[in-house]
Amino acid sequence: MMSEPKFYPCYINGEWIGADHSDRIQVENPATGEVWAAVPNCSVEQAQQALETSQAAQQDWQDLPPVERANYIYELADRLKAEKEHFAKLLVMEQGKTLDEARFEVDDTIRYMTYSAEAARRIEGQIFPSDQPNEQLMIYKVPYGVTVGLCAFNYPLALIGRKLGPALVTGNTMVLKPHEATPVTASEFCRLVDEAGLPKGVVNMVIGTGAEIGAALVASPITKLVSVTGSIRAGQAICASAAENVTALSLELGGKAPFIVLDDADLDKAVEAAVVARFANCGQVCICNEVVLVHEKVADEFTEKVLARIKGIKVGDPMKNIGMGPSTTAGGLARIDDIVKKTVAEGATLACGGRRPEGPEFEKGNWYEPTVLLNATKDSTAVKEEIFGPVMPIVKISSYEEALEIANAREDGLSAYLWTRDYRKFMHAVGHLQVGTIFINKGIVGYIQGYHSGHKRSGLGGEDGVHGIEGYLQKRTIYLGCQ
Ligand SMILES: NC(=O)C1=CN([C@@H]2O[C@H](COP(=O)(O)OP(=O)(O)OC[C@H]3O[C@@H](n4cnc5c(N)ncnc54)[C@H](O)[C@@H]3O)[C@@H](O)[C@H]2O)C=CC1
Ligand SMILES: O=C(O)[C@@H](O)[C@@H]1OC[C@H](O)[C@H]1O
Repeated sequence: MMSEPKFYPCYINGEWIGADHSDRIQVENPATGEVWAAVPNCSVEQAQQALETSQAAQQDWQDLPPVERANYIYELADRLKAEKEHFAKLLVMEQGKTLDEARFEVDDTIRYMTYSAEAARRIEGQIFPSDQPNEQLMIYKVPYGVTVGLCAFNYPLALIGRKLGPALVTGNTMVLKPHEATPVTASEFCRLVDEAGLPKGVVNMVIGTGAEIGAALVASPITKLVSVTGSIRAGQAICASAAENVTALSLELGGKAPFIVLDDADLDKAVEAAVVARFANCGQVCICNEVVLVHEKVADEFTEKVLARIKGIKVGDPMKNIGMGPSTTAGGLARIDDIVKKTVAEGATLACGGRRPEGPEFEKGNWYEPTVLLNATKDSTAVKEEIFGPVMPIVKISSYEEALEIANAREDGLSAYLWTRDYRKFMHAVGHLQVGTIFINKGIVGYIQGYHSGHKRSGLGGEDGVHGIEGYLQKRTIYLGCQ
């Protein structure tokens, strides 16, 4: 017998909202298809209320010394640490990543919060000499005010930490909107906000679709900065809507990272990195290896090794940490399957996967086998479109220059991988590969002190590190005369 889905509320002005809502969003477990949780489908009025509350709380929050704001953030991080296992399990249930991946996500969230809190004593302005005697010219850094954080489904908790930590330490308040498919950890995170005693209204959280609630948050004149992690399509709609009030934007959008392997690469290391960077989180990381561009001289050996390595990837219950979990949404899975079918129809060969795994445990839920497509070309659907799933198209190239041309022909430019021992080629890439992040002879792991940003259609602004913190501050110039 199925149990009643557990209800998780929204959070506005320190109050729990939505228990009386008949309009609810059902949350499915991607591994089983079971509806296990429900959340309120907020109204536009509630989104507006969250913004007004955020606005009312903002100046007092800004007026606190940054170290006092940081203390709240440390407290939140400590509480998250104490409940790491609880949050990790919720992530598995709502998003489908394995328990170990979920534990890593909780740690990542703690890192984002702690790093932000540490920045409290480094919010620095500048003093310049004046052109007149007895005057000062000072540039202060001030918060934007009310900010909105719109999160993607692939890292429901880490993306909250990545946005909220920097927003709060710099004196902004924030209205969060998780993805409607993965809203549970956001609700539980707000429980921590409540227990940590943050002033009412500093953090608010509403749930609803992007088209309705996300759009209302973006369009409001109260909102002074929107930070969104999501698709290019959503980013474009948000840009258009933000134009009316000239709202500041930080857009972390989709990409299609090429994984370039040249003929002098350390093949074993490149294979391992290529596989991890494709199948981690079931292929749902924005900086995932979306297409392998491998030199024809080493392509067969590389492919053989990749296929052998993939045979070792087990698919199964993410809570049991068996191996790869399911895709988060049924819609995402249908899209992945469609891309594979189109690519095969265009002439590529399926070397493995391309279907739902067999067995009773895979009959429900969003399962897909690890898939490799050979003989793909630069014009294949799987090479052109972002897959965001466990599918690796492999394209043979004849030179570094050809790989560069394929990569740079794209309209997006989030990240890329380059495997070569030739320093002239990787130094060339630094100046010519049109993406925000290049991993050279390295796998998918980035660090918080770096900067995560997309070039071209992959985004505006960015997150992490000193530049990420800076993104939540605007400048105010003061001319101090002594008349
Ligand atoms: N560059 C980066 O840091 C990352 C980018 N992504 C990208 O995100 C995509 C997958 O994530 P999804 O959750 O499916 O993205 P999505 O674009 O569907 O949604 C992202 C968030 O924006 C909201 N939203 C959507 N349309 C909106 C609109 N018109 N106005 C206001 N809000 C709106 C959604 O409700 C959600 O909260 C992929 O393309 C992936 O590459 C994912 C993770 C990181
Ligand atoms: O943006 C991504 O998908 C990654 O940068 C991912 O997002 C939050 C996690 O901490 C990162 O690994």
